[in-house]
Amino acid sequence: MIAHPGSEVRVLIRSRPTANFAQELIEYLPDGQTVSVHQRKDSRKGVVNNQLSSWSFRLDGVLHDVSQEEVYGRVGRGVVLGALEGYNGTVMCFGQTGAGKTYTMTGATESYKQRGIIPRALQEVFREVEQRSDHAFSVHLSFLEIYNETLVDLLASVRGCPGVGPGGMAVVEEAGGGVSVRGLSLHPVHSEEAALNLLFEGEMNRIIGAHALNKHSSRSHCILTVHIESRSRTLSDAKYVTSKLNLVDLAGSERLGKTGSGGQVLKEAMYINKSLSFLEQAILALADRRRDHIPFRQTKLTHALKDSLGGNCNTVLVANIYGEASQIEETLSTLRFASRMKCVQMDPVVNEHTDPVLQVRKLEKEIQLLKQELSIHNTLANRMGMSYDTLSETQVAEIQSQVRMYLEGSLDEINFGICVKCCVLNRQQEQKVKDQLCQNYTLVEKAQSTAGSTAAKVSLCLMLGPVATKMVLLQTSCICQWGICLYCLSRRVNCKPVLIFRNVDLHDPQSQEPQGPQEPLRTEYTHTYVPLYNICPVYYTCYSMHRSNMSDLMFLPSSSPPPKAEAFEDFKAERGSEINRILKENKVVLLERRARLRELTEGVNTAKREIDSTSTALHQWRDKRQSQGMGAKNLLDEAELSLALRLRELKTQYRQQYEELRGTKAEVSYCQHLVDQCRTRLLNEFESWYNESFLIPEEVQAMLRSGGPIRPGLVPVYKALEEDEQEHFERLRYELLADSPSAISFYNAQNRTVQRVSLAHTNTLSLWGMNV
Ligand SMILES: Nc1ncnc2c1ncn2[C@@H]1O[C@H](COP(=O)(O)OP(=O)(O)OP(=O)(O)O)[C@@H](O)[C@H]1O
Repeated sequence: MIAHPGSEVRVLIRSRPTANFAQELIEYLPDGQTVSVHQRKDSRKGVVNNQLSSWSFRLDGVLHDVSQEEVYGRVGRGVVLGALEGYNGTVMCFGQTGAGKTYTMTGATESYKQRGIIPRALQEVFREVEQRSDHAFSVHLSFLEIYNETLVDLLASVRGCPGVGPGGMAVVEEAGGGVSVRGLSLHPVHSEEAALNLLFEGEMNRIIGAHALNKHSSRSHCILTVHIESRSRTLSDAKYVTSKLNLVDLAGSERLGKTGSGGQVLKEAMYINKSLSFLEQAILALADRRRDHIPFRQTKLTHALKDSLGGNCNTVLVANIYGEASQIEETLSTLRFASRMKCVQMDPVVNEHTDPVLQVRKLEKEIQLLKQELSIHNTLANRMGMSYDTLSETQVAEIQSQVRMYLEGSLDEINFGICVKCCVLNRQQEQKVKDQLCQNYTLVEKAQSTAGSTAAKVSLCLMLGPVATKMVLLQTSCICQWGICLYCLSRRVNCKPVLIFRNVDLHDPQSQEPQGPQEPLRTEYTHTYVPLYNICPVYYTCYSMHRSNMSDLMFLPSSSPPPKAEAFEDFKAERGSEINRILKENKVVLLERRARLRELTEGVNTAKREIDSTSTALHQWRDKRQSQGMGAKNLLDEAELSLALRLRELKTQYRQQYEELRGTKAEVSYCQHLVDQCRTRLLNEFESWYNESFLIPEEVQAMLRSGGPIRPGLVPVYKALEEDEQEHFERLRYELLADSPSAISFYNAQNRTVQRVSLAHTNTLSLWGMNV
């Protein structure tokens, strides 16, 4: 929902669930929008009659006992959709410490169901990006932390991050009233999973402290910003829109006495309270329409939020409260802030820009067209002696000769002036290419193909490069059953490939030209197969060409998609090499730890047996002494002493070994966990790579089914991987997850975070000289 210009900031209350909810003091009215608060007059302030004071706050909604999903639906969705349309948006949580701000914004990172507004927003952004194929989106993320008045880049630890320049980080004003943070890294993201990775990475870097009201209290303000740029693919327009979606988790205000803070935590609390009180002042000024100066620059927080609080922004505030009687003063103060925020006006407008390069290109095209039109007018006005009548035989012959020379390569450009009978020419060119192709290859029009035969279903909609070189390209490139490998193509012919499809737009994978309505081609030149089946009825594969290094064009037998087992080997060697390497390393560590565990178990068992036998021997000796009345009752003889000492020594050994055994067991299960995660990851990436590269549409599958016994997709991956029990379990878990595909990115990103932590952990152990 996008706010109308002049409407106020939306404010909703969310209360943290508690068994001690102060029903007599806090009342949610049935309209779902009003909260009444009653407070006993404080006897310490001289009033002793125990009277109640009451306040009523009417806001935009009360979120009491509601799921994370509903919170996202009522708070975040509208702002996110607005951002995709080009409106700036801000979702911000405010409230006392421990009231549930982080839970609302980020949620529980270990549970998909309890994920908060930020992961849901990222999911929605990429879901929409995928669906709105008529627009090309570019999405970047930045993650800023403000800790004790210092700006911190939470994503500075990400690989390849440029790092902060010499001037350090600073909030800077931009032309047009916006602000940005100099030195804050901006990360391009192409998928939900990549975005979640960054979120989890940043969350791990946040500064968290513990105090009496919250064991995991965020000691800083955090702003995750999603920068979105969108350009229409259908309109060759120089216009594009941008937006910033700010997701803000403020540190909690706290009464120092209550949190029992001291030392560093006290210092942090003072900074937090100070910046929040400046935020209140800024909000007060914004809410007062007569004020023309807003004190944004008083703290880093207000300065960084300058363009996110009302104004050209779709802003929603969640006021988090903790409804226990002991927190009533903080609840009141949060509600007062919320109702002030509600008076702040918004004026959101779409951030539209014009791309100067495209604009120039567009104008050049227009000039070209105008020139051509002029030429027609000149001709019509008999100013140039040109004719646009039906072409004479000589003219047609001239054109045909140019086309022939062009195809042979002896002419670089065909110059027919303006679009003379271009349809005829196209058909002639097409026929020409077709004829030449037919000399070398069997070309079967799609309609004429018989079931079971997938060879060469070419309807000549595929051409490569400029027409003059296309024959060469066709003969040397990897055009195969499943697609074209752009990598091989560009390597072999040493030129930029251009694909031309009949009935679809011209598509140059390296340019920003608008693309056709079909699936966009990939420009990643590392054995990337471009699926063509969505675009035209050409089905080839170059898979076996890679394997046999054949250089000539060859059509493969009909049922030759790569078996999964083979493809998996290739995948492990190339695209999946990194994760495979980590998997192998983790397996080595796991094996070592398991071996050590076996040794220790044997040691512990032996020690136990020895303890038992020594203890029995000792008892027997004592019994014997007693029965024979040997020696003084409280004195040990030499044999008994030696047995007792041995027993003590064995018990000490046993305890030590048992401790080590326990530690090693924990390590084994941790390593096992890592191995499982890597394996899942490897399988998952392989599956999507395989599907992307080789998956074939229904109609072709039907044709293949009538062929031989091996079919793509029918070789279970676990066979290819010689699945053991653990793997089988993991696969089943994964299949279950597949029922809720939207959770996969979340868990993948989470796994990756765990993996990073574990790698750091392993490195630390190695530093300590441990053989892990
Ligand atoms: N709606 C809720 N449902 C379940 N648990 C919640 C909810 N709100 C908060 N909690 C729990 O309350 C605790 C405190 O919440 P959280 O850390 O989000 O508070 P906070 O306002 O961010 O605190 P601080 O400002 O100190 O960081 C957490 O353990 C969180 O899981």
